[in-house]
Amino acid sequence: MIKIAPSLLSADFSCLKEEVESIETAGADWLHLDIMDGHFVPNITFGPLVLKALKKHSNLFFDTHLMIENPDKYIQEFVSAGADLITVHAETTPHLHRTIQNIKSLGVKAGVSLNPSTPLNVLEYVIEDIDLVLLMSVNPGFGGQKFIRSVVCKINALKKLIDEKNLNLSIQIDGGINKETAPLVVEAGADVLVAGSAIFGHENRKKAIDDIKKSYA
Ligand SMILES: O=C(CO)[C@@H](O)[C@H](O)COP(=O)(O)O
Ligand SMILES: [Co+2]
Repeated sequence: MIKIAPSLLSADFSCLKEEVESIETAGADWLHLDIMDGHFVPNITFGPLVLKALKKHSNLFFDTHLMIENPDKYIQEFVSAGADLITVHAETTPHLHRTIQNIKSLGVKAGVSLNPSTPLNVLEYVIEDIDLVLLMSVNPGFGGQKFIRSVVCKINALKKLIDEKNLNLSIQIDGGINKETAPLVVEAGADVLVAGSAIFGHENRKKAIDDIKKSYA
């Protein structure tokens, strides 16, 4: 089953509660929450207080994508606020193994994200400890960017590795996903698709989600 995770980054920030409700009733599987600090990425979004406020109004799985330096400092706060999965960028932590253990010790799922230019081999000694790999298909920081096609080969290679090791691990793709690019990444082995502008950019969220689902069916 392929999961669709709309990214709140492209929502109308003046009415976040209604925006989350709109994608929940439209059939979204997860809610993707982009946390940006203005240091690791050149943009600033929101923090745990926003998660906490939205969690009261949603039953969606809170998929929390941390694009922040020194993630260990904030993991506990995001878990307390309602994160169900915490994904950290391998580029932001010198002690990736420790960071993963920190996330798991708090009882939530752990993911590792890689920028488009970061090779898969940084996962070699942690891949058996995580629940999800997030491959960025844009350079992180903004919604509405163009899909970077070289990620398709990267997905194929990661899928091969997962099958060889017989691991139960999700492959999430984030950036430039729409009804044209979704079939390419699903065909390569992705099973969680993040889509911001392709869903929140449309008035009819149900049609936007259905169009993506139909594109790879
Ligand atoms: O993490 C990020 C960007 O850094 C994403 O989650 C974007 O929010 C995806 O937006 P679209 O490319 O789908 O518009
Ligand atoms: Co994201």
